[in-house]
Amino acid sequence: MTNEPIDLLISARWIIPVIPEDQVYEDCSVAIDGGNITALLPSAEAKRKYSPRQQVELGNHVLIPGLVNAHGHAAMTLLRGFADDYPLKTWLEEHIWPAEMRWVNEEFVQDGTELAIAEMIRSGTSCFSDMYFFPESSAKAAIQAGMRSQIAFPVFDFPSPWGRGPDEYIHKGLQLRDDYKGRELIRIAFGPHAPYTVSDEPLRKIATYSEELETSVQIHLHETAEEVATSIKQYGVRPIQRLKELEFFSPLTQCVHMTTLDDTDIETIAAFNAQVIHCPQSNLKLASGLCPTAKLLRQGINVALGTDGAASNNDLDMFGELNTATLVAKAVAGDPTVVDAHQALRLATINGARALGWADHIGSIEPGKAADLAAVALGTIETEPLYNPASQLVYTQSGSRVSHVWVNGTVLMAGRQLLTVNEMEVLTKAKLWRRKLVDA
Ligand SMILES: CSC[C@H]1O[C@@H](n2cnc3c(O)ncnc32)[C@H](O)[C@@H]1O
Ligand SMILES: [Zn+2]
Repeated sequence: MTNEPIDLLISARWIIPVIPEDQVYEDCSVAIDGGNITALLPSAEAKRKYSPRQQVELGNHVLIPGLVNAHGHAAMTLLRGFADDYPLKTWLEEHIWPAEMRWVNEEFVQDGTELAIAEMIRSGTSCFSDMYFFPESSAKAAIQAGMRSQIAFPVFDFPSPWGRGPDEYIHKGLQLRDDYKGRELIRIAFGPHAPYTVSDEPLRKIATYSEELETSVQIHLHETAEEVATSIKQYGVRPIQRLKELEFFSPLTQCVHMTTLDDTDIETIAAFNAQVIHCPQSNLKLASGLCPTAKLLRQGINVALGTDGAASNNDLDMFGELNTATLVAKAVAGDPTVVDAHQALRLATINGARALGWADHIGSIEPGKAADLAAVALGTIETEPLYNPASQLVYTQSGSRVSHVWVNGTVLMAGRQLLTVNEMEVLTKAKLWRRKLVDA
């Protein structure tokens, strides 16, 4: 009997497939061919059945789907620690926007996004969503590094280094969408910044384009109580109600933050099957507000996770984010049973994939899906004794123990060595940007 040839066989002490839910498989292997998962089976059987061109043995590791960072501003790594400890409005208007107006250009975005990608891979992320100026530079950096990405191009009422106003932002963004059409690892989405920076007409236009082109829309929404109060003053209604009246919501709408929600807000999001992307660390650091994760999940709403930018987090470690998400969810619900370890992993994997419209391809370890995977070392001082690998992943610090990451079956990091990003070059450029900003 001849063994079946495949590209890659990964064997691990534990595998958490995410779907089916709440499962931990022991001594199993994932067979990968042509970038896709073809089987998940006991290692002993896999070794009899396959003749892999490459084999990876992960003793004492847990293999999981690669994490999905569903919201961020990658190039803001270059502003990490630049303006800490302010509330959102002061942070944006007095610190971040003036710095962006002065410094952001193609090179800034390329260098900052490369730094972000290196950090995300090192902490187990295989897919990220970005919303930033010069999205063509973020797209280029993501493709070069072999990362899967959704690139949401920005839309504002006001000018920025990337555009003069809504029409130009949309025009340039749609051109970018054409440029990347049919590419497997990248999707272009609309990124209207927020209800308080984009007026009715462009929001309506974006909703129409989204429906016609079947293209996702990501927007910051209900980030603070102040945003809600200002909307009531200016428009007579809460931001979610305003967007509903503009026929903005659909399953393609990705609502980022979602604090300060009343029951009507939640009913609206549930009725339109819109996506929620929760960024707990950014919300805590800016004291923006709290997202009622458990309540939203109970209403059948898909909740995914994002780090937000490194200037308001200040890291891009999705393990840190899912840890914070479970703790905050318990505190907000006043109930320690909500958002358990497996649910927290779902928020950062399959729910992220659903939010980005990518659930047919990624978010779980299932035959037919792309081989987007991450391996985390266990058996360390911090993770023994081990009763439950899911618990160790979620409730201890796992980001720095990620050993391998694959996207579409291609290895991006092995034994913590980055293989598609030049670590030294990225560090040198980050230091040069700091010098420039400090010397100005
Ligand atoms: C559309 S380009 C992105 C734009 O958003 C700014 N930004 C970063 N973090 C936040 C946040 O938490 N709320 C609102 N806006 C944010 C970023 O600095 C860019 O200007
Ligand atoms: Zn954001």
